[in-house]
Amino acid sequence: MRKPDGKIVLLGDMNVGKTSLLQRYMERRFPDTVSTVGGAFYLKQWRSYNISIWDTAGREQFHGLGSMYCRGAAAVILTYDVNHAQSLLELEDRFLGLTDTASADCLFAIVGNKVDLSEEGPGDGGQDGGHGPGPAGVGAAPRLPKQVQPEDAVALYKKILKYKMLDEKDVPAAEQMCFETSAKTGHNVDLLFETLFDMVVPVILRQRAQGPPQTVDIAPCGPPARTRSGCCA
Ligand SMILES: Nc1nc2c(ncn2[C@@H]2O[C@H](COP(=O)(O)OP(=O)(O)OP(=O)(O)O)[C@@H](O)[C@H]2O)c(=O)[nH]1
Ligand SMILES: [Mg+2]
Repeated sequence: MRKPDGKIVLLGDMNVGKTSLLQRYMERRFPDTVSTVGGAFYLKQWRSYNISIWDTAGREQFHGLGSMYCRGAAAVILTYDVNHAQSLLELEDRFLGLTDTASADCLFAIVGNKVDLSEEGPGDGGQDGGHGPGPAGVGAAPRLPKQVQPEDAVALYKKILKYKMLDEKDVPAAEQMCFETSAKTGHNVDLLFETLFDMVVPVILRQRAQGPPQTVDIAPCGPPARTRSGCCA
């Protein structure tokens, strides 16, 4: 297997829909999920580049792993649930610090998922020819008042720039990097991932020019001292 050229990591609280977004994009479906344990990745070929996309666990007990997954990341997708205000606050309080290990020019996308559930959001089978199970209202879950507005995500994006000491003029505009999605209907899911793929290509090229990649090499490095397996113990 060819080594990935770049890495994108999904972070966010449990239940916001990280696994569902990734499965919607990679497998074109919305299957039942179980809460993620540890992390897992998909490989996506984009043009001539191999990009790994890492799904992480939102559960508190796996929190310590987050910064390891972010090491050398070219982009991080900070995911929240538009119907659950706390999930946006958690991004700043609990997840942003995990990105300290990411690439110096790491891109940040902020993604409000589950818009299909909110009163103002697109329904099943929404605007983009989504892949939902049927028309809105037929067997659909009751709509909820939306708790997080796009401006709140833009405000978080600006806080991230401050935290990273980045100048707004050197990075993509907030409006370009904040998305509202539905893993259920497919709303904006392709747009999210493909916008990011296009943006990480220059990051990958810069990383290459700067020398050896900082990504974690999971192959055993050096002779194991008295251990019999390739495990990282
Ligand atoms: N209606 C609706 N439900 C969604 C959407 N995305 C995910 N869900 C549901 O939300 C629940 C959690 O989704 P997951 O994708 O497992 O969430 P997660 O962020 O990966 O959670 P952890 O792995 O625990 O961190 C599941 O029941 C999904 O079916 C969405 O866009 N709309
Ligand atoms: Mg998951």
